Amino acid sequence: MVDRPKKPTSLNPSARSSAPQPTVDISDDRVTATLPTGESVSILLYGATVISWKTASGAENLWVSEKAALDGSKPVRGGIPIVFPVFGPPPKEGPTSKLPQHGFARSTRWEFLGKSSSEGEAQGQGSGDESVKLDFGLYGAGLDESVKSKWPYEFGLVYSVTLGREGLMTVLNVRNEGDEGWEFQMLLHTYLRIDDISKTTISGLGSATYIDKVLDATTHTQSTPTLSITSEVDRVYTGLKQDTTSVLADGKPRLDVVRDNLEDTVVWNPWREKANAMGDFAPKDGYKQMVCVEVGSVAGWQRLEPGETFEGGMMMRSYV
Ligand SMILES: O=P(O)(O)OC[C@H]1O[C@H](O)[C@H](O)[C@@H](O)[C@@H]1O
Repeated sequence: MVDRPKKPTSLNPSARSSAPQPTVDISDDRVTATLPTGESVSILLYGATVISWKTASGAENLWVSEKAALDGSKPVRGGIPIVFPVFGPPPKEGPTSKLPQHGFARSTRWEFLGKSSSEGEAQGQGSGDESVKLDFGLYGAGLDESVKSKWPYEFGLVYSVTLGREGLMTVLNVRNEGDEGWEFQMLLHTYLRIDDISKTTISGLGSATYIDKVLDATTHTQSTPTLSITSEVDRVYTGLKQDTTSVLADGKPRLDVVRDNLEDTVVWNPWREKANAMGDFAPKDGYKQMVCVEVGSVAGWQRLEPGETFEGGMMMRSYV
């Protein structure tokens, strides 16, 4: 009797089967990944908006309004909406002038491109450094005609969200897929959850210059090493040298936001009146539990010639 060929097995089958794997749950409107150690991330396909990022302790790091629309009817008030290809109200003239505030990426459904895992997990080492990367794509062809007519360029966006034990990494890759050059701005509009704004300070912006959108839209220099928020704040810090902006609670680290290939950071808290004026902002005193630290390239414009790509993003660390 001839021996049957054995089924192929992995190089280290026992380790592979015993090592707990990250789980990825894909539903109609969102993708949720959970590490064996308990960290999790959830991303809505609408806007590829990260709407939850929890650490192993179960602590939520992102603020999402109780009245945020999660059904695709409007951009999510909270989490990490993606701003592209224009930041803020569009300029009166020029290629982005017909677009809505913050562009169309946050109000378009993206495609889930798939997941990949870190080396440690793939080799079944069970080393505890597992991470899972989720990729989302948005292409010119995927836009509604109404949006396309307002910004008719060929582009490809790939947004990668990597959940690891050490934090959450989010990176946007922008590619010009057409035959003419175009310009864009981008920003990750991150709503961070904090316990109490009166005990919160932000460091890493000392001596930096910023445009104060609340005051007079002119340029100022941050004179103190840390920023406390006691009223409405809407500042665009530009050309930052240091990579890390830290959110401190009672002087102790709560969250770090580390920029990657991006020079600008917006700090925003709407405070009482503006929060009140936003129909999808709840609870109304929720401004005490959030602060936006938004990494991006928004002070000027990034230009891409045909075939060129730009990549920028952030790594966030949580201390709870
Ligand atoms: O209400 P949205 O369109 O989501 O914009 C919310 C906020 O985004 C950024 O932080 C801008 O700097 C603010 O000026 C703006 O108010």
